[in-house]
Amino acid sequence: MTLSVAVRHRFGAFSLDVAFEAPKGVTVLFGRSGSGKTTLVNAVAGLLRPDAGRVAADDWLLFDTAGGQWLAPHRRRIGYIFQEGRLFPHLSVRQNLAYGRRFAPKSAPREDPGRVIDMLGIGHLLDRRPAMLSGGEKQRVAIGRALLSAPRLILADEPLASLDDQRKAEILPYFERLRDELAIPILYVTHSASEVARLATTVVALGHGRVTAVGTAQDVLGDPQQLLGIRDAGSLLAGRILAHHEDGLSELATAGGRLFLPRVAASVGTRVRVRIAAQDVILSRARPEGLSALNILAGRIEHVRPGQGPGAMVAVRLGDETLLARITQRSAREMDLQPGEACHAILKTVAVAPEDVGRGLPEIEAP
Ligand SMILES: Nc1ncnc2c1ncn2[C@@H]1O[C@H](COP(=O)(O)OP(=O)(O)OP(=O)(O)O)[C@@H](O)[C@H]1O
Repeated sequence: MTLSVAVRHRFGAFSLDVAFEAPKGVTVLFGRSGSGKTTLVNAVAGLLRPDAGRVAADDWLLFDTAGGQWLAPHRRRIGYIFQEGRLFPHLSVRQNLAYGRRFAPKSAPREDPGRVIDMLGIGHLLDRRPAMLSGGEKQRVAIGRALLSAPRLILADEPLASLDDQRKAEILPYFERLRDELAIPILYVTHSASEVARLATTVVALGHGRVTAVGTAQDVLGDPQQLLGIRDAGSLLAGRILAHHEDGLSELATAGGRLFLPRVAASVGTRVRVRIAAQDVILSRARPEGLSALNILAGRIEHVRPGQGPGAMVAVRLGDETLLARITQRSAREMDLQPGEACHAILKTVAVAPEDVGRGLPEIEAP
């Protein structure tokens, strides 16, 4: 099922005018503060009546201003996951989960509560009230409540923004599972590049109320124009876990060769995608020797793009993938980097954090 979204709305000097399609999987709405993400989400949810627009999927119409159709918010069959969980404080986890079913029609396909509880690992929390849960546990219950409401769409509005890094790392795998196992679209709002890298099937980048880019996570994270800061620029490499070694390293096969990373929490054979920040990559024309870095990937220069400051972004082709390296324009000149020429990309193992390694997208083949 693909959701078609078209919304126009004006608040004084700010105007929102966007249109895009959200297929099955996670469509990340990515943009800086004030770009219009919440306004858009509120229109889809029915909390805001936009000046004009239409949101629909197949035979399911949420609203169509031209046709005068407007479905009340509680009849939209949307599962919400908000920043702060928003569980009912006076209800137990079990009752919060059951609440989700209340507005679903009897005929709606029902997720098995036992399966959802198992998947989210919340079976031992069922009799607790929300006040007795950690932030990460609350978010897992909120995901469960959304799933059990038999939704046709999931709206996640910065669901990790109030969690610390450890809790974020705890929740991200659950969103990966939703992405890969649900047949419905998920609209996921964030301004975090690492959540884009981990979760996005598609990214809709927003700026000043307009769509500035639509593409894969790789496309958007590789385009400094779309990012909140140049430090977010990077690339995603598909890999497969070959071995876990006794010294705490995991070994992966990638298009550019073997990659050693700090222990990846997934079994041998698992397909993963690894985010590599462009600023962590060093380039060398010759294959370096006697270097502490374990990862030396062989490739060819695709292009060199000077930035606005002293930096340049170099794209290195590794098999059918592209790795970005951010170096200075001075180095690019001195190395005389030209498209088509062989070069080596060097990456410190410890530069890749656990949250940079996620489950591979089902449709992308790992080497
Ligand atoms: N009810 C309102 N009345 C007037 N202006 C509003 C209203 N709601 C939002 N705006 C304005 O619309 C613009 C977009 O706001 P919106 O909250 O959609 O952005 P956002 O991308 O979600 O930002 P953030 O990441 O900070 O939540 C902003 O300039 C904001 O000031």
